[in-house]
Amino acid sequence: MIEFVNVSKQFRDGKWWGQKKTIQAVRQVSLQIKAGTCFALVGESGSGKSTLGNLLIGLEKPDQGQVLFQDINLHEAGPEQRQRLRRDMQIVFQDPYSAVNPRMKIKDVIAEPMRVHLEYSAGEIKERVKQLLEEVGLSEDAGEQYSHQFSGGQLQRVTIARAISIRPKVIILDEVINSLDVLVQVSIMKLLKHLQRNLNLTYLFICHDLHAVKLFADEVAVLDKGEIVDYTNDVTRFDQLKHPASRRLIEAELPIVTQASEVHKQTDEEYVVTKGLYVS
Ligand SMILES: Nc1ncnc2c1ncn2[C@@H]1O[C@H](COP(=O)(O)OP(=O)(O)OP(=O)(O)O)[C@@H](O)[C@H]1O
Repeated sequence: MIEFVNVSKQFRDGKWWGQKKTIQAVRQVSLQIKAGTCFALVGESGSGKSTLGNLLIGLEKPDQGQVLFQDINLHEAGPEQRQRLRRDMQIVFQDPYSAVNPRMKIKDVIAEPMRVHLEYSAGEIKERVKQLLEEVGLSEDAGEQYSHQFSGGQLQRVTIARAISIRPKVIILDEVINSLDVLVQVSIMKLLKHLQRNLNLTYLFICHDLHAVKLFADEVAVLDKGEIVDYTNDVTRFDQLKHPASRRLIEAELPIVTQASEVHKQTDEEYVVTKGLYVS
């Protein structure tokens, strides 16, 4: 579904002895993401995770290499293909409050992509918004409210409803659970898992929380200073990740990850998130 082929991206930023400083945000990254799977990108802050997400959604252009979506080079696509790609790929960000216009009612927030991309009548949009609210676990009344009337978790459900409204194939989840408290993290992960199965979605899951990755992803790549330094397609075997950057992430999480793996083996439907907390 998605392929990064030797992708590099630099930024020129700030002043360094009178000259602009060059930051190598992504360095010769190659990876493949299969349809219907969840690929996790983990790494310390500044390792290049969000830049890779932005390259995929088209917010950034690579200096070198290619980003392919269903064999189409995203950065050489014509206007029609680009329009189609904008529909097929959606992104959900960490902070739902800054991702939603506070002056818009929630029903209009959710309807926005449909108005841009689909030729639905007003009646069809109204019906679809109702369905979407239900699909993400919100009541119909929620559509009449504004973002400040929602908790972070509820508003993240709204941004997820907006993302799935035009039936994309891929969703980039950029630290979507990081700003939420533990129980809410669990419920959002369960919702995302449910939607992935029902809608056959492909996820690029950007995260630095390894126990979430363990329970949520099919494959994981570790980024360090813009480079992929480790990879596994068995997220139950983090011991296979040997690079010092991976070890630092694992050592920070170890007691919880061990516990999570024990419960994960019991059934697919059980989720452990943190501090021994266990929700099914
Ligand atoms: N638009 C930009 N202009 C200048 N530098 C940038 C820009 N975007 C990212 N960078 C730099 O590129 C590097 C990688 O940033 P990126 O946001 O991709 O990392 P990250 O792994 O997602 O970090 P975090 O987990 O903190 O979000 C960092 O050094 C960052 O400061």
